[in-house]
Parts: sequence; C-alpha cells; structure tokens
Amino acid sequence: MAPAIVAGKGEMPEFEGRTIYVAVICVIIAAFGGLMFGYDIGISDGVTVMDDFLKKFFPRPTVYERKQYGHENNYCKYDNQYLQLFTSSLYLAALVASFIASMVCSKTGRKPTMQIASLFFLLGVFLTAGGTNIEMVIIGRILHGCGVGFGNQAVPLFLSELAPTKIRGALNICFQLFITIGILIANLVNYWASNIHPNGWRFLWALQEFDSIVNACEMARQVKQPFKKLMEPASRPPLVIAIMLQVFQQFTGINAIMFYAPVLFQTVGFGSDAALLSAVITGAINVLSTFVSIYLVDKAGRKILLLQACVQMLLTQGIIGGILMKNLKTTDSYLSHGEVMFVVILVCLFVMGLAWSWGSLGWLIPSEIFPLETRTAGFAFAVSSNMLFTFIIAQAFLSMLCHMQAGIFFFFAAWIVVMGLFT
Ligand SMILES: OC[C@H]1O[C@](O)(CO)[C@@H](O)[C@@H]1O
Repeated sequence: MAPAIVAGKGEMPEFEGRTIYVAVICVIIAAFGGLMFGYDIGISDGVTVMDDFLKKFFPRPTVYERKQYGHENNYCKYDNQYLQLFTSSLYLAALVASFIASMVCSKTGRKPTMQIASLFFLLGVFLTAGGTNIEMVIIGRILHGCGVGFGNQAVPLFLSELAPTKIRGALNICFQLFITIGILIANLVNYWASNIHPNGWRFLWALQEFDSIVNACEMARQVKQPFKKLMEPASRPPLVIAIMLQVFQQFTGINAIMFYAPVLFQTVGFGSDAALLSAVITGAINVLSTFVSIYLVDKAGRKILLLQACVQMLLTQGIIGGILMKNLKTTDSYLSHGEVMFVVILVCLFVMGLAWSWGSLGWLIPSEIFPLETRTAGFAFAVSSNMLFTFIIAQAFLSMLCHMQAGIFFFFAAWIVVMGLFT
C-alpha cells in the first residue's frame, strides 16, 4: 500500500512514515539535551537545604548554624555568596561554552557538539558526586555548565531544522518538556535523598552518570556560518528578539523558584520535608503545563501564549508579594498554614503560565527566526543570554531576598509588565 502523504498549502509533501521517524528522532535528541540540563537545574535547589551538604561544604559561620539557631531575619538565613556560587557557576561556564559550542557546531556539525556535551557531563558527574571539598564540587558544576552550553547550542537547532513545518513548534518544545522532566526527576530525588545520611546528596549527582552514558551517542547535521553576517543591520531584528526572549524569560523570576523553591518555602514557614515536597509539586505542574504548550503552539500561535502568560504571571507575582509584605509586619514573619498553602498555589499558577509560554518559546522562537546562514551564531547569543541571566539570578537571588524581602516579587512583576509591552 502506498504511504499516505501529508502536505499543507504551499509546502513540500511529507510522507507520514518519514514524519513519524523524524518525530521519534527529535524526541530522543530532545530528551538527550533536556534531561541533563533540567536535572542540573533541579538538583541545586535540593542540596541547598540539605543539612549534610551545608555542614560539609560551608564552614564557619555555617549556613547550617544560621539555619538552625540564627535569630536573624528568616529572609537572610541562606544569604551566602558561596552557596549562590555553587548554583550560579554552572551558568557562567555555560555562557562561555555556548560561544565555543557555536563555532564547533558550525565547523563540525550538531553531532560532535552533542557528543562533547555528553563528555563534559560525564566528567562533571565524577567531580561533583565524588567531591571532598567545595572547590571540587564547583569545578564539577563548571564542567556540567560546559555540557549545558554545548547541548543547548546544538539540540534546539537540530530539532527545528529536522522537524516538519506543521509540527515544528510541538517537536521543538519537547526540548523544554524534557528540561521540565529533568527538573522534576531531580526534585523527586532531592526529596528521597534528603533522608539518607550523611551522603544522600552524592546520589543526586551519581544518578546523572547514568543519563549521560545512555545519551552519549546521537546524530546530527551541520550548517557552517560565521558571526560576521550576524552583525549586519538586516540581522538585528531576529537577534534582538532572540536575546530579549531569553532575558525576559529569566526576569520572570522562574529560576528563583526552580533553584530556591525549598529555601523560599522554608523562609515562609514550611519544614524541610514539606518544602522539598512543595518543590516536587511545582516541578510536576511545570511538566504538565509544558504539554499544554506542545498542544497549543502550532494552533494558537506564539504571540497569544506569550501575552496570556504575562497577565497570569503578573497577577501571581503581585499577590505573592502582597501576602509576604503584609506578613513582614508580624514578629517572626512566618505565614499561617493557610497562607503558605495559598502561596504554593500561586507559585504553581505562576509556573504554569511560564511553562506554556516563555519557558518553551524562549527556545523555539530563536531557533526558527534566523536564516540558515546566521542560525548557529544567532542561536549562540540566545543560549548565552539565557545562561548569563540565569547566572545573575542564581548568584543574586538569596541576597536580593535578604535585602528586598517581599519586594523581590514586585521587582519580577515589574519586568513582566515590560515583557508584555515588548511582545
Ligand atoms: O522550566 C523552567 C526552566 O526552564 C528554563 O527557563 C529554560 O527554558 C530554565 O531556565 C528554567 O529553570
């Protein structure tokens, strides 16, 4: 029987069999890059509140002691530059690596770029899981960051180039879907490992070994083009859009939640386990909401998703800020149980909005707006902007929380207004 042919108006016909084959390849590649990146994001929030980890790596005056016995403001217990550097170092490395990766990607193609990413992840796992001092752990995080820089450069481009036009959005968003799944897996492992003493935190990194080996051999194609063309005036609009999408994505405050949700939930009154469990819940909401994006993106269009989410995120950030502000006037600044639950629901609504819009479209749109000749170079700017601003949030959030307290949520809300106008 002849294979069915699917074709839209003015498009090349696609064979159904080939479409399925391509879709499967795309999902595997998306899983490769997304899971490793997502796991890296999710893992840092758990260890940040694990007592064994804090005692071992953050010597006097320890974050642990402040957490247990400190009489200072709740909002400042985790304000420690090294603790923030532990999270943020990965993104600084990824920022630098993404530019190198874009050259490797142009010269040798997507496949070697992805293989190099795997190698970095693998080396990083050995150092972080076996770490005996904070320097080893941070070098391990830097190697993971190089893996992220290489993987994030090659994977979304590969997906958009290979996917049939009609389902390009949906297939590309599989990358973000696997990021969210990676975060959720890390949240679950965090919750489970927090009760294994004293080395539970090592499991978190050792599990990553497995993922990188499974994904170490994948395929790709190559497009060779330099940065020079990108600097021409004609390239400016897509370049600005690609960069700003990523900058705005980070200034929604999503990674304040992804990295520090357990810290945040503890700050407002949850115990350690409840805080980790709440992070699992927000992680699950993140995954499920990304499916909404996969379903809607090629039907509703990009712009409507971006705008709708701005309204949702603005309201949730504003209300969270309002609740915390009201409570700062009380003596211990802890929220009542009901209020904490309400804050968790608002955080979930916020994550939902981000997941079906700026989260997934931040990768999709930059991978489809550049012409072939400037695509790898242009995309490198998108990846590195994401990494730069992820780094800034990771490095600054705990200090900002300490100094701005509830005001931090109004800060993010103000950025959401700017994003809406930009859209
Ligand atoms: O799902 C949330 C995650 O997705 C990203 O925005 C990447 O697109 C990360 O920075 C964030 O941690």
